[in-house]
Parts: sequence; structure tokens; C-alpha cells
Amino acid sequence: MFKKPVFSATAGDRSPRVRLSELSAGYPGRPVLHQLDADIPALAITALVGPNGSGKSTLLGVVAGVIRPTSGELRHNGGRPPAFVPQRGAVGDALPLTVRQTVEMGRWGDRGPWRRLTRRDRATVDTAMERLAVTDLAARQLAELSGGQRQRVLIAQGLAQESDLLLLDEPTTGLDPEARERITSLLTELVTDGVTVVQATHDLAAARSADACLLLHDGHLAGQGDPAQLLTASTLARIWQPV
Ligand SMILES: Nc1ncnc2c1ncn2[C@@H]1O[C@H](COP(=O)(O)OP(=O)(O)OP(=O)(O)O)[C@@H](O)[C@H]1O
Repeated sequence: MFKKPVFSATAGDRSPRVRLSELSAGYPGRPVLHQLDADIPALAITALVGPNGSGKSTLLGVVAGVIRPTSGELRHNGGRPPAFVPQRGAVGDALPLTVRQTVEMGRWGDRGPWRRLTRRDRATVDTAMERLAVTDLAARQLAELSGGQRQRVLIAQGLAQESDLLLLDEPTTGLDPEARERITSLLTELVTDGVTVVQATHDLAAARSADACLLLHDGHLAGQGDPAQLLTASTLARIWQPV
């Protein structure tokens, strides 16, 4: 069990896009995150790493604004509302939506659900679908896609929101190696385009290729900084040791 967080240098001296100060959060009757002090650097990929139940999805929900902190502070430094791509399993199978309609929902934040999309909105949707290679699936029902295809559609919906902060919950889970590689390259491209990316992941290769890492253990911050320095064999063994 970590009493003190392990800190290591982050890649460069990036200013934080998001700062958490003594932040605690959870669900009714279930505190999950405890007094987190952490920075999410701007224009970088940050990996959220930790065992099942350590609080990664909860932290994404807090940063996305869908879970309110119970105490402490969450500060966003400028920018648009975050785009949140939940875990694939969190999206209902029974929704009667086509792939294109699902990605178009990414424009609702700007346009509202009842207004017609503008030409520019449609171009944004087209580009997001092309980047995730789901254009050929446009007319298919979301529910009839494979898990990996559905994952790509949900990421395309996130891109269509054109936020400068993209929050992804296990975006490469269930993808084959080629699709995983495509997502990893895409995330790097997005940073070049001016997007700050945060991904919760169990994929240690993806975490190690990120610019920064927040390591969670039982709702506590066990470390933050450069993944190569943080995700050492001994740290991982301590964090993942059976209780
Ligand atoms: N809606 C909810 N209501 C109550 N408790 C919840 C809810 N969602 C998650 N929890 C609990 O909060 C804790 C943290 O869960 P969370 O999903 O944030 O962890 P995680 O690190 O993302 O896990 P995983 O790697 O399995 O996705 C767990 O104990 C979980 O049971």
C-alpha cells in the first residue's frame, strides 16, 4: 500500500489543462477518490492507470463534469466542454441508431438535438468517421456492430465534439493490434492538432507511450509523472499485489 505518492518529472514543463486539488468524489454512500492532488498537462496524452476498481472511470467522470466532487477543487484552464467517450459496455445495445446518427450526436452540444446540422457540422462528422475508418459502416445499426467497430464509432463521436479535451475510458480494450495501433497514432495526431487527451487504460504499452501518467490505487493517487519512470516492474508489482 502506498502511503506517499511517487512523483517523477513530467515530459517537459507543460501547464496543466486540468488541476485537481484535494479532490474527493464517489457515489451516494460510496466514497471512491480520496484527496487527489494532480495535474493533467495541456497538449499531451495522460494515461490513467490502476487496478480494477481503483477509480479511473470515476476520475474521468469527475473531469468530464458528470460526477461532482464531494470536496476539493477541480479547475479547468480554459477550453471547451470536455468530450467524454465512455467504456463501450456503458453504451446501451438496444439504441436504435445508425453509426452516422451516433457520430452526429457529437454535434448536439453545439447544435442541440432538434436543429438541423449545418454543412460544417456534416463535414466535421465526415472527418471524424474517416479518421476512425467507420465511413463504410455509416448506415449500419450500432447494435449490430462488433465490439471493436462500436468502440471506433464512439471515439468518432468524441472527435465530432471538437473539444480541446478528449476523455477516453479504455479506448483500446477489445481492439485487435492493428486497430489499437491506429487509435494510438490518432491520439498522438490529436495532440499535434491542439487536443489534450486523457485515457484510462489497462494497456501498459499504451500507458508507457503516453506523455504523462496518473497511477491510482484504491482511490488514492499512487504516483504521477513520466510513465517510463513511474511504471516500473516493482511499482506495478506493489500496486497489483493481491490483497
Ligand atoms: N455507479 C456507481 N455506483 C456506485 N459505485 C460505483 C459506481 N460506479 C463505480 N462504482 C464503484 O467505484 C469504485 C471505482 O470504480 P471505477 O469504475 O471508477 O474503477 P476503475 O478503476 O475504472 O475500474 P475498471 O478498471 O474495472 O474499469 C468501485 O468500487 C466501483 O464498484
